[in-house]
Amino acid sequence: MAPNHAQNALWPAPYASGAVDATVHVPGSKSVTNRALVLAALASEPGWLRRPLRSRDTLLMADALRAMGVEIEEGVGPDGSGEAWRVLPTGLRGPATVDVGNAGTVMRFLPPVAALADGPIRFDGDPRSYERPLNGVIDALRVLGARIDDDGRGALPLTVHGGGALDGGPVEIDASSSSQFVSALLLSGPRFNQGVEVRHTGSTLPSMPHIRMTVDMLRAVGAQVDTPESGGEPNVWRVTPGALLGRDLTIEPDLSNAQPFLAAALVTGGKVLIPDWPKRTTQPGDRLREIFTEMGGSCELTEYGLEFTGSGAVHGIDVDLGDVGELTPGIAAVAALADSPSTLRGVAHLRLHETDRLAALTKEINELGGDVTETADGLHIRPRRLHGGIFHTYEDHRMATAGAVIGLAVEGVQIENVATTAKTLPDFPELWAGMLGN
Ligand SMILES: O=C(O)C1=C[C@@H](OP(=O)(O)O)[C@@H](O)[C@H](O)C1
Ligand SMILES: C=C(OP(=O)(O)O)C(=O)O
Repeated sequence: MAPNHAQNALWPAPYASGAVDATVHVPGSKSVTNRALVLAALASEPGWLRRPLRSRDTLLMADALRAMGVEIEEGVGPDGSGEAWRVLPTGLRGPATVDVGNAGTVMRFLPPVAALADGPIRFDGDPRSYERPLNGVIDALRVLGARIDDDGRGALPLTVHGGGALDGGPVEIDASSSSQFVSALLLSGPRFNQGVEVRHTGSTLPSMPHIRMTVDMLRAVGAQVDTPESGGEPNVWRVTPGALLGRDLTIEPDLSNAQPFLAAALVTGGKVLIPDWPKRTTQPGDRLREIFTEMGGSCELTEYGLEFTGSGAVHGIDVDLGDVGELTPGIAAVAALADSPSTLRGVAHLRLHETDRLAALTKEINELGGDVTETADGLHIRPRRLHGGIFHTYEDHRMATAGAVIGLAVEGVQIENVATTAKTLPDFPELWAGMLGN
């Protein structure tokens, strides 16, 4: 695909001349919004999502569900306050075409939903979506009774020939390349005739907090889920068949998208307040309180939200990020500005994210004068004095925000295609300028 103008555009990353001191209202969580949309679409009664994230990934999810017959009305909430989506589930039907863009949640969570629809549902997406792993979902759905036409690679593009219902039952998958395989099968599991029992057989399983998010949200709409943590077998999740309730759910701020703003406080020795930081959450971004504290900051969770303060010093870290892989680009950016080396481990699967994130971070930080090497499952980062230059982003929202963090401390960094942040955070440049008081 020939790059368009926006993809070539360069955004001069603002340099911070002093410590930041700001309150940043971070929009809703991508992962919670897209799970809430799927569960509301599968429910037996209408539901509400308040403060949903409106970004490329969540609008693609909403449009895909609409294409399958679900009504999603955008407007104000049930009590007249705040932005909300009302979801009216209907009989799912094809023929329909779903554009997954490059959204892992859309390409993995929706084929099981399509298997429940009456009629064929065609899935297509960005060129990168053809390369991202999907075989775990496709193979499992076939075992559970679905008919799927693909080109034999176990990847997009494909057509799910929905039969209006799916047998379900036990299935083994290797989800070492993406936790979203497990989440996808569990989310639709209550609607399969026999429910579903997912047994993960691979050696590692990334992003466990995201699987917990799936389980918690299923239970919140009335599903019965047995997990390894609730006394079940290791690596086995079981969902009982049953109707799902329509809920009135307020979406938490996206804590992974809070990362660049917290990082700004850390690298400038400043202070950032993120209102509405949840007291209890399954979002992986909550680990930032611990990780960025170890890297030199301090934080306090109050009734107003999370107040994060940088000390002026930034330290390296040796950390396994397997559970919280989506935080890696932002941590790598901070590590490149630290006073000691870092080792980031447990994230080999990032090579198949929006882009090969390990290669992209290595190349882009090194082109600004850094010293990063890839390991089998992560990165070694030895901080060096960096200089300005172009930071390429490979249509990866988290590469763009990582480059912006480096730009706060290094003059003359230009971010290619900052508009790619629209995948999960469309207003990033405005929020960043607002944080800096511009
Ligand atoms: O289920 C989810 O909402 C997600 C799970 C994770 O995927 P992987 O397990 O594929 O890394 C994460 O990286 C992604 O950003 C969102
Ligand atoms: C890996 C990510 O996204 P996706 O949901 O497309 O997998 C991410 O947001 O960092």
